[in-house]
Order: sequence, then structure tokens, then C-alpha cells
Amino acid sequence: MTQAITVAFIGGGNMTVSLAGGVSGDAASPRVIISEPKAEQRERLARLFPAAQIVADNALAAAEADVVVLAVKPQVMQVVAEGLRPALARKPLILSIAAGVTVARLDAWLGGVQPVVRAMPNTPALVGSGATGLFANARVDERQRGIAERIMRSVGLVQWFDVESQLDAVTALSGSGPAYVFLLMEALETGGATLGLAPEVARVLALQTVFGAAKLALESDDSPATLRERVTSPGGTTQAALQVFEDGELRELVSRAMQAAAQRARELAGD
Ligand SMILES: NC(=O)C1=CN([C@@H]2O[C@H](COP(=O)(O)OP(=O)(O)OC[C@H]3O[C@@H](n4cnc5c(N)ncnc54)[C@H](OP(=O)(O)O)[C@@H]3O)[C@@H](O)[C@H]2O)C=CC1
Ligand SMILES: O=C(O)[C@@H]1CCC=N1
Repeated sequence: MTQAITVAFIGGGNMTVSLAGGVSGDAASPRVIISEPKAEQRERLARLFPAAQIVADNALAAAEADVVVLAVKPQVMQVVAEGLRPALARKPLILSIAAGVTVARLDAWLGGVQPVVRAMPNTPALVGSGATGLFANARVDERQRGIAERIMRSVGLVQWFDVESQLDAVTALSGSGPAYVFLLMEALETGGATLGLAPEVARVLALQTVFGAAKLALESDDSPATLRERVTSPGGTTQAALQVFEDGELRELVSRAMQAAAQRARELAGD
């Protein structure tokens, strides 16, 4: 992060705590301002980020910023964005992390003159292991792309997209994806308990298995398919289980679930 820059976060909730923690840990940490309406949450933020300026006024936070991170719920975004307009005369980079709010809508609410980057992060960003898709409008220059990327990379992996509609696919994969994996964890836990394991033992084995498999896949040069084959002894236990998944058409089911998520993302965006 360039030392001189100021990053203002609008909305001091979960994602801001994660991102402010990420950018504060950056080697040349920027000046951080966080705007949050709730006094109790402002006190919490002040304890978490003693070097940051915590305010209750969005315009005050945005007026001095080089980057304004919009981290409020999608439902309040229009009111927040329109309210910020007078404070954006310096044309800071706008980085929105709101699910389903298109760049065109944001741009209109902000007055049609701002450089805007839309991000689709996911909840593992809260533990520094997020995956974020990014899309920039034509007013975003190379330097600003670098800044947006660096902010999101402080909480995980970043991937740029040239076509905004691809963020719907990102939403269906990595945005909603943690929930699919949590569902699998729940099913493994229940399955283990059904086979006679104590529920807490089944849970810890399920979680460690998902974590270990993800770590192995990330650190290996081999594809998930190869890693799967390596677990699967011919005529063994894994093959017996995988046959049940194939018979139940798990791959098709996952594909249909993702299509439903992408369709819902398009609907929420008003397309
Ligand atoms: N949670 C996640 O993992 C993901 C979140 N996102 C997106 O990130 C954004 C933030 O999510 P998250 O951090 O979880 O949400 P939170 O509800 O935790 O945070 C939003 C914060 O904004 C505050 N707020 C409400 N109204 C205003 C206002 N008018 N001006 C300034 N601040 C306001 C809220 O205060 P109060 O509590 O008082 O209302 C709250 O502290 C959302 O748009 C969401 O779609 C995207 C992908 C994943
Ligand atoms: O469920 C949702 O709509 C949001 C978008 C991605 C994750 N949560």
C-alpha cells in the first residue's frame, strides 16, 4: 500500500473488520478511517484499530479518502451512495463489496463520474483466506486497479474479470461456495454420528478432513481428480462411497445449484 493513501470504510461491520485488519497489516499501512452509525460498534472498532479514525459521519470519512470502500448491506447502498456524492469531489476510487449491486447502478447513484471497482468477496476473508472477484469500470486507472487488488489481496486470493456478468458466476462459485462446503461438513458430521461416532468427534474429523483436503489440493501440482483417484483403492471403501455419489448425480446437482445461485444473482442485480 502506498504510504500516503487514505482508505475510508463506509459501514463498520464484519467485512470491514476483516479488510481493515488486512490493510493495517500491510507493510506500508495506509491511513484508515471507518464510518459506522452504531456507537457500541464504533467503540469496538476503536479498540480493534487504535491507529484508525472512527467516525459516525460517512461524508466526513469519504471527504479525505483516496479509496472509499462501500461495505454496507446492499439494501442501504442507494441511500448511502447518494448521500456520499457531495463528499466525492476529489474523485476517490470507489470499491464496493456489496453482493449484487452492479457498477452501473452504483455509478448512477454516485453521479456518473467516479472510478468504481466492484468486488465479490466471500466469508473466509474474515480469517484471511478469502477469494474475491473484481471488476472495474472504464474510469479506473492502472494505479487504482493495483490499490483495489492490494486491499482485497490482504484478505485472500484475487481474480480480475473483464466482463461484469462473470461476477454472477463468481457469486455462485466462491461467493456462496463456503455455504456448500459447510453443508458438506454438516452432512459428514451427521453421517459420522449415524455410524456411531460421538457428534463432537464426528464434527472435528469432518472439519479437519475438509481443511486437509483443501490444503492438499492447494499445495499439490495434481488436479483434484488425480488426488481423488489416489484415495480410491480399486474395490475399496472410497469407491463404494463415490459410486453412491455418482448414482445420485452429485455433479449435476452441484451444477444445477450453482445455476440457481447465478440466476438469483442476476435477479438481485435487477438484470
Ligand atoms: N459477510 C460476508 O462474508 C460477505 C459480505 N458481502 C457484502 O459486504 C457488505 C457488508 O457485509 P457485512 O460486513 O457482513 O455486513 P454487516 O451488517 O456486518 O456490516 C454493515 C455495517 O454497515 C453499517 N451501516 C448500516 N447503515 C449504514 C449507513 N447508512 N452508513 C454507514 N454504515 C451503515 C451497519 O451498522 P448497523 O449494524 O447499525 O446497521 C453495519 O455495521 C454487504 O454488502 C455484503 O453483501 C459480500 C460477500 C460476503
Ligand atoms: O447469499 C447471498 O446472497 C450472498 C452473496 C454471496 C454470499 N452471500
